[in-house]
Amino acid sequence: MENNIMLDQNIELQSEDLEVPFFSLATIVIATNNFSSDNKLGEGGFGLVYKGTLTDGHEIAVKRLSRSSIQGLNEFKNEVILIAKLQHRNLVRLLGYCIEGDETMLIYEYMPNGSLDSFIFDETRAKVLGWSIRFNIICGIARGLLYLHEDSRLRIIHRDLKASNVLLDSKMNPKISDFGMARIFGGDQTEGNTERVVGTYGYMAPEYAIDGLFSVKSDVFSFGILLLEILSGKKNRGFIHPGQSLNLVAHAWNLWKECRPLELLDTCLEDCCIILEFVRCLHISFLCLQQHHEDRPNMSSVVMMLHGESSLPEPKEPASFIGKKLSLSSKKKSASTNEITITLLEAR
Ligand SMILES: Nc1ncnc2c1ncn2[C@@H]1O[C@H](COP(=O)(O)OP(=O)(O)OP(=O)(O)O)[C@@H](O)[C@H]1O
Repeated sequence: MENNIMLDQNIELQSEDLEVPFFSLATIVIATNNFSSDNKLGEGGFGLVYKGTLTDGHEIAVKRLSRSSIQGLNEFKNEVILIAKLQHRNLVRLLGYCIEGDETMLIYEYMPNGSLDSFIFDETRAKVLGWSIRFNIICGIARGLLYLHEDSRLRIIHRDLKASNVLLDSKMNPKISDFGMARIFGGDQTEGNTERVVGTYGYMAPEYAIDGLFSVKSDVFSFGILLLEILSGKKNRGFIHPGQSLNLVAHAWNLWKECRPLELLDTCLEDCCIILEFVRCLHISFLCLQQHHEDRPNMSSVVMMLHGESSLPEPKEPASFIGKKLSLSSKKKSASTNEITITLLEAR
C-alpha cells in the first residue's frame, strides 16, 4: 500500500500511474502567496484556480480541488493519468500534482491570456481577436483535437470541448484544457456508452445527450458549435436574436440557406475578415453539426478542409435541438455545482 495514494475509500491512485512530478504543498503555498485572492484566476467545476510563480520564476496555474467535490476526485485521477501522457502544442501541459493533507491540486503551465470565452463573448475584448488570429485559433483547436483522436498513443474522446476549455498563450495560440471528463478508447473501439452523461449544455451531440453514446464524432459536434461561436461571437447557449426563437445553429442555418452567411459574422470582424475563409469555416461547422454522427467528418478531414485541401460536401440541415429543453421523460436531469455543466442519469 506504500506506493498507493488513497484519495478516498473508492479512489486509489497507483504512484506508477503518475508520470508527472509531485509538487509539495509548501512549494505551492509560496508560489501562490498562500492562495491569495489576488492570485485567483477563476473557478470551475473542479474548484478554484490560482496563478503561482515558482522560485525559479516559472509561472504556473494551480487547480485546487474543492473539498466537497467527490466528482472532482474522479476527474483529478483521470486528468493526472491521462494528460500526463499527452504532449502537443495545442494541449495545455500538466506540470505536476500535489496531494498532501487535505489538499489535492493539479499544476499546469500558465496561460497568460486565459480562456477563449473571455474574448469571443466580450464586446471589447473580442476586437483583440481579428480574423487571422481567430482562424489560427480555429485551426489550432482542430489540430489539438485531431491529436487526441488519432495521433497520440491513445484514442481520446474529450467529451467537454467548449470555449472555456480553450486557453490562450501569450501569442494567442489555443490550447485545449480540462481532461477530467475525457475517455480513452483502446484498439479498434470507436464508440462508448455511458449512463452518466457529463458535458456542457449547448455543446453536446444529440446521440450523447439523449442516449449517452459518445465517440470522436460527438467531439466533432462540439467542435462545430465552438466554430459557430468563434465566427459569430455569440453563445449557442442562451442565444437571443430579435424577433426569433431560434438557437444559434438554426439561425446560422437559415442565413446559410438564404445565401446571407455574412450576417452571422461577428461585427468586429467586418473590416478584417477573409470572406472565403469565413464561408468555408461556416460550411465546415454545418458538416460537424450533422444530426447523424456518421454524416460528420472526422478531425483529419476537418483539418484538411480548413486549409482548403479537400472539397466540401453539401451539408444537410444540422441538428438544432440543442437550444431547446432536453425534456427526456426517461432520464433524470441534475445540475452540478457548475451552472453550465449538466449530468443526465438513466432512470433505474
Ligand atoms: N492553465 C491556466 N492558465 C491560466 N488560466 C487558467 C488555466 N487553467 C484555468 N484557468 C482559468 O481558470 C478558469 C477556471 O478553469 P477551469 O478549467 O477550472 O473551469 P472551466 O473550464 O471554466 O469550467 P468547467 O470546470 O466547467 O470546465 C478558466 O476559465 C481560466 O480563466
